Amino acid sequence: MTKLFEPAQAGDIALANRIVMAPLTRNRSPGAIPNNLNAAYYEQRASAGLIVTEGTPVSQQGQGYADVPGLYKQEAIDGWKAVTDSVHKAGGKIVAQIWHVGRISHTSLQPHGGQPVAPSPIKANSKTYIINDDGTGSFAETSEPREISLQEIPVILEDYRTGARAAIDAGFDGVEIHAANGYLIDQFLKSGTNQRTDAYGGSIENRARFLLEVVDTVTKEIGAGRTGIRLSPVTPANDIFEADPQPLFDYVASELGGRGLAFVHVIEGATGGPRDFKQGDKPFDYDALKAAYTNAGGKGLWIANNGYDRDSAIAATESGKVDAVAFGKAFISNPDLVHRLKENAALNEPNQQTFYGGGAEGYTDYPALG
Ligand SMILES: C=C(C(=O)O)c1ccccc1
Repeated sequence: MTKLFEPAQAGDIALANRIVMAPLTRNRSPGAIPNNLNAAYYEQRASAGLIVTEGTPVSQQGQGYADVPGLYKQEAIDGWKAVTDSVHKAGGKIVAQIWHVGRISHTSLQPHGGQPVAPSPIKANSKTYIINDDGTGSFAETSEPREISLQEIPVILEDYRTGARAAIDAGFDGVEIHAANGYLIDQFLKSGTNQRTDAYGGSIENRARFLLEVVDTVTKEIGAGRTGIRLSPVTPANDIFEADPQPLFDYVASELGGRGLAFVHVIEGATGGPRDFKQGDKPFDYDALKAAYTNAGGKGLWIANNGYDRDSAIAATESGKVDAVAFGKAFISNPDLVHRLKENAALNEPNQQTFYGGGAEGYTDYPALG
């Protein structure tokens, strides 16, 4: 059998195949509460070897977009329980992507209308999605952030711990720590957003400190075998920049290697953009990144993402370069993507007009093959 369609083990989580549904923000959970439409959407895609949910904030402070589902209200945990029950009844596996947006937020979404928080008070040249007073949704510039104090870091770590616990209580098979795409953890990692002069800024070790403290907090709470992480070494998403990503991420990978994680999920290139995108003066070496991880004892499933198609996914898994491949947009418009890839069948094209916000149209109405 082609390796892409073979089972795999990601820590404590057994996958029926190596086709992963990548996290996809869809803005269809008003009030940050998952609903029955969300349950139907994820159930339709349960044949994925593993579903990673859309980004799910661990606190209101970590909420950066309107109508994304959270994990910090009991009503949300109850809503997620319906999702995980539906996916499990359909034979699927699903982890929650636990998320704190840092500076990629808007005062209207923050507790008491306050400023978003970040490692350093540097405003992003980015936009977010808010609900206006008249109830309409629109994109707005992200607000000016304030710097997180040293005293606040343990509070945010506690939010990750309670979020990870809530995910398990909601029936998820585990969590993926969102450390990618210019959000809070990525903001600590990268030189363009972290100009701190304390133990969380400056050297590579200091800039990676917060990431590793989140990993250690989550794995202590729910177990390393149910914990994965998503990284994006060179993406420019959300105005994030790192002048020299290779040594930074090789260090992160080597530190993760000794922590027994279930999986490492890597966005190759620019998120949703060119795979050969680079920051700094050299192309990023993803094989070196994986070697840094495995040389340090890393045995978690290595999931690659961004711009893969059937042929490149088969080639990458057959060669052993990666263990599994995550698909994003293809899962939006093909609930039965695994079947279509197995049969080499035609794929539905997604309608970008209905990616964010709205209801069933462009969400649960894409047809599966007969
Ligand atoms: C969670 C997201 C990410 O990781 O980029 C996201 C957020 C809003 C729109 C698209 C994607």
